[in-house]
Amino acid sequence: MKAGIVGATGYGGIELFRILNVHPQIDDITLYSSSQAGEYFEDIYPQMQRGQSHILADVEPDKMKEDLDVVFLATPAGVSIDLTPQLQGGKAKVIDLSGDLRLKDQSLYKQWYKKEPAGEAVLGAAVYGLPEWNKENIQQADVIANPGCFPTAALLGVGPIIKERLASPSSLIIDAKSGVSGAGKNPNLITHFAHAQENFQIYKVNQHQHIPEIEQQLQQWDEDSQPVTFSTHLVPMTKGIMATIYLQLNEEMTVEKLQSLYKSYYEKEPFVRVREMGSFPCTKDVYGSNFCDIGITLDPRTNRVTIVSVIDNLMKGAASQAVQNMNLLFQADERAGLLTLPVYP
Ligand SMILES: NC(=O)C1=CN([C@@H]2O[C@H](COP(=O)(O)OP(=O)(O)OC[C@H]3O[C@@H](n4cnc5c(N)ncnc54)[C@H](OP(=O)(O)O)[C@@H]3O)[C@@H](O)[C@H]2O)C=CC1
Ligand SMILES: CC(=O)N[C@@H](CCC(=O)OP(=O)(O)O)C(=O)O
Repeated sequence: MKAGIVGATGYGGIELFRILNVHPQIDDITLYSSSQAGEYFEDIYPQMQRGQSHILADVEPDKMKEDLDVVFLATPAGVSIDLTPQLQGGKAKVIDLSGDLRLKDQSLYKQWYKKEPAGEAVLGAAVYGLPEWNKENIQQADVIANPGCFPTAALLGVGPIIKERLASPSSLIIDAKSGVSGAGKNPNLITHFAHAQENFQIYKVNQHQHIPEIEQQLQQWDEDSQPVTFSTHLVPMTKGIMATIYLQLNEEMTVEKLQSLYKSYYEKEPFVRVREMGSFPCTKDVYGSNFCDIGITLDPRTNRVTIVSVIDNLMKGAASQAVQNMNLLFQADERAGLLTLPVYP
């Protein structure tokens, strides 16, 4: 299969290249750049040298949609809105890593991303690519809206409880933390080393663009779902997300029952690992892998559940989840190219 990566010089693009390079179904990778076309990718990132070098190509949608089987868009918000419609109608399937195609309600995109939304046709074609919860739709799709990093961790963490209506959605609090690479390759005042190191900061309080994405999925699981409290913090580490989630149970329940609910929901999912009772994952447990690790407990004094969900933001939160979606789109083994264990320590 032939794959193309737009935004290959960015953090998500580099991860895609690293994974696709050793993917058993990928024979050819073309890398695209809007600012460095004509340069060698391996000159910019010598650590990515492996055999044949890659000249960065101009983005030419008419050619790409016929030449390629799959195009990954690892580009900033706003790019895919115009690019995806130009890539539709040919041979290539499109997997968009940005937030452009995730929100079905155009007014929500406008409100939270402060940009003009994608058109109805492309939004109608885009399938939300959270494989553990939407496999059948993904397999039929031509366009995938790859989930955001925080929503991936949060939704995999709360899914079983919300789906089973065991807790009041209005009690849901998601307290999330991310490494700095979540903000992409260009530093700003907050992500600059001098500010971020030895620091810990909350940001986008009640204004994070992933709030409507999380709420959209919760609404699908439970139409009575309410707005959620979702906070994000910047941690002085390179990669990793931890979502610590709190929920009030509707009725009394044992922790053993909760544990077995999670185990049974995810037992057939190759990339969600539910911890044994009393064990909680940390971000290094999934570093460089496509795993989401989940730990769960219940405080009998408050009847409140605590769920800890961790992912690598650039892997299960972006690039490797996009490849998992590609595997499903092409009816390949969902695990193809993704079986590496986490890098530790
Ligand atoms: N970082 C993360 O953990 C996650 C990121 N995402 C989303 O994935 C997308 C990529 O993120 P990330 O890789 O971190 O971002 P980066 O900023 O690291 O890279 C984005 C790349 O997009 C390219 N680009 C910029 N402008 C344009 C344009 N107008 N047209 C085409 N390409 C353009 C640039 O490459 P060039 O100049 O060579 O074209 C750049 O290298 C973003 O939408 C992000 O929000 C989603 C989940 C997690
Ligand atoms: C640390 C950090 O800044 N992380 C980014 C993650 C952005 C992202 O993943 O963007 P989209 O899902 O909207 O494409 C943030 O919180 O905005």
